[in-house]
Amino acid sequence: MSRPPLPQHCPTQRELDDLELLTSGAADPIRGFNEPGSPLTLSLPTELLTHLDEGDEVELVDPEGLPLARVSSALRGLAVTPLTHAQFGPFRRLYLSPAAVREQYAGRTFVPVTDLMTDVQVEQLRGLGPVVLVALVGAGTPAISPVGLLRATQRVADAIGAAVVAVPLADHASLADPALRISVLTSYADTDPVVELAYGGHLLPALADINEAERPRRDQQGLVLFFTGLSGSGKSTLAQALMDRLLEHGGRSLTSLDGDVVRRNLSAGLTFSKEDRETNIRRIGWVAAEISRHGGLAVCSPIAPFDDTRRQVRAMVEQAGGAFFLIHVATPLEECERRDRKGLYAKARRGEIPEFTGISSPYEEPLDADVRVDTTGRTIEDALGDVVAALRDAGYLDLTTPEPAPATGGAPAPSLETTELSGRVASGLAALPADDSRDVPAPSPGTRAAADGARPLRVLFVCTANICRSPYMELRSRALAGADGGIEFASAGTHGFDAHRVDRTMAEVLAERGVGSDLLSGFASRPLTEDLIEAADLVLTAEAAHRQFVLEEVPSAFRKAFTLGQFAESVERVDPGLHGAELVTAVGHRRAGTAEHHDIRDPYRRGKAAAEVSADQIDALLQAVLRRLTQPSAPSTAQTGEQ
Ligand SMILES: Nc1ncnc2c1ncn2[C@@H]1O[C@H](COP(=O)(O)OS(=O)(=O)O)[C@@H](OP(=O)(O)O)[C@H]1O
Ligand SMILES: Nc1ncnc2c1ncn2[C@@H]1O[C@H](COP(=O)(O)OP(=O)(O)O)[C@@H](O)[C@H]1O
Repeated sequence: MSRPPLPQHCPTQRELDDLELLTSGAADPIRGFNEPGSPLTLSLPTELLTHLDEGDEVELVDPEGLPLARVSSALRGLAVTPLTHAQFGPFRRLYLSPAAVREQYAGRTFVPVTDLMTDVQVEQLRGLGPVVLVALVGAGTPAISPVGLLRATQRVADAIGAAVVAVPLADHASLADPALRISVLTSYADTDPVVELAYGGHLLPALADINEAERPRRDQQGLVLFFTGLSGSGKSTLAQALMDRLLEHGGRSLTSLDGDVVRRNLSAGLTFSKEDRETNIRRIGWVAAEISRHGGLAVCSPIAPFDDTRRQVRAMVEQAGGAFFLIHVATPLEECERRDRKGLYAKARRGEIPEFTGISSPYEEPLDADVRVDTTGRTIEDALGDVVAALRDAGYLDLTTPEPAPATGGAPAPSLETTELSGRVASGLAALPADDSRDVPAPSPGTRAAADGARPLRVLFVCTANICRSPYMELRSRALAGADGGIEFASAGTHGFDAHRVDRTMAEVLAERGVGSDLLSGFASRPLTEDLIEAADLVLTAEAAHRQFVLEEVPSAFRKAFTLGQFAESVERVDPGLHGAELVTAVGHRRAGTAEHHDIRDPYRRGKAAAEVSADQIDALLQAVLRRLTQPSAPSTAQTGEQ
């Protein structure tokens, strides 16, 4: 009698990485998922959990459906029975078990690697004798993509005669992660030494091409422009007008994924039930993400009424390395119904179309839109102007000029620099270190002094216009850290006004929070320049878009530029004994990724309440950051903070 097939489940990438640690023996003594205190966890849909309760097994499969393991309930969590090892994937041959590594490489020194290496680090490696570079490629751990890290690490290994092993140690954002890291490295090294890479140095010129491919400039990154809104709100009209502008402008490969067109092709046969709409949007998202993976530009214009599905699309695109830009065409229902271009609203009102968005099916307004446009009473050109301006301000595309903008103003333009640079770096490791190489912790003359405390640490805050968020950060930090905190604070704007005062509402909030009128009246806004970035030891931005702008201006600033939220989260990851410049360097090498929740939204012209929300968010982050940045002898910000 044949048994019914086991229920299958495809885990997330993080869970698949954990599974590999469990089945290769790298996580020993942890053997299963969900053991008490272990960060190696697996979450299963409720219906499968019931199945496990009944003593049966669940089969874990990879995204292609290959069965990898079975899990069953056990005393300490979920027991894992391995079935097959993943056989394909780039650099698969480097994914070795601790047993295989012991057999091949016993007696060597083991060095974990999570980022592109610097000249200083390669020199260090040369002094270590026979080395195994352990590339930690699990979800969320490497600073670049796993493949990019392995390609770069292999290149260094070939040049210095080292071996490379790929270990899928993921980041679980858990307090148990550091212990797991040590335990996994020990599984591989056994009694051989494990040596951590030194901080600092210049990025190897031989890796500059990988650096550029992994961290593309914003105007070269794949981009998904996603219009959402009610039927008749103007999505297709605006999307079409925008595409015309893009085509006239040239320079990008463009794909349209219009709601109606998709429904006739990719999604033919789907209904307007919640489930089918979600399938429709996920399909659009999947195609758009693939387009963005290859650097293309996709313009999508479905209704996409559900917040959760839109967020899934954003995640898919970002995972593919693209940027996602959400345009909420917020024309109210009354106006859409008044237009009723296709006569659908009338039919829906008569009950002839079931589940019609806005009438008998919900539309969830996005809270994460990058721009919101109500087309009521406006011309198409005028409404499109809002979208074009938002795209320019975010640094993605400048369609306001007939030709791509010059590299120094507004949004950066494609330049010849990339080609020249890859030509130069093709020369291999023999050429390093070139003194014009892209430096890593940006030790321009004068910034190094900060490390020995000879001069104050220079912190530069950045937002868009330098009249609202960044002045708040600068002036509030000055008040919080005090004059003898050993830090100099400044600010500037990616599109900074020249010599404007602090926005009136924000100035009011600052005054209420104890920032004196002398500080307020002495403030003058200014645009961000390369010199300002170079002179800073630490650049903290309000949003990820500002950080990207900074990196486009000065790519070598990538280890000293963070969003404020990202930096606040990252300081928790490094040795609590580090302060000042040392802390900045350490964070540069162990930074958290930028995440949407890190962004401080622009409260400009949104009223006092919005300014206060941003101010509260900034205050909380500044407390966390200044406490760590100031030298221990300096006055504690935590105490001076609440005046
Ligand atoms: N029940 C119901 N609800 C909403 N819309 C309906 C419905 N039935 C048909 N139509 C027509 O289909 C278009 C919306 O399709 P989408 O694929 O964009 O919708 S969704 O994103 O899957 O919700 C939409 O086109 P647009 O007007 O371009 O938005 C309508 O013309
Ligand atoms: N400022 C505006 N922007 C976009 N569409 C507008 C505007 N003013 C009027 N309209 C009209 O509204 C209708 C919008 O339809 P459409 O673009 O197909 O919407 P959707 O794709 O959201 O269903 C069109 O007939 C368009 O001419």
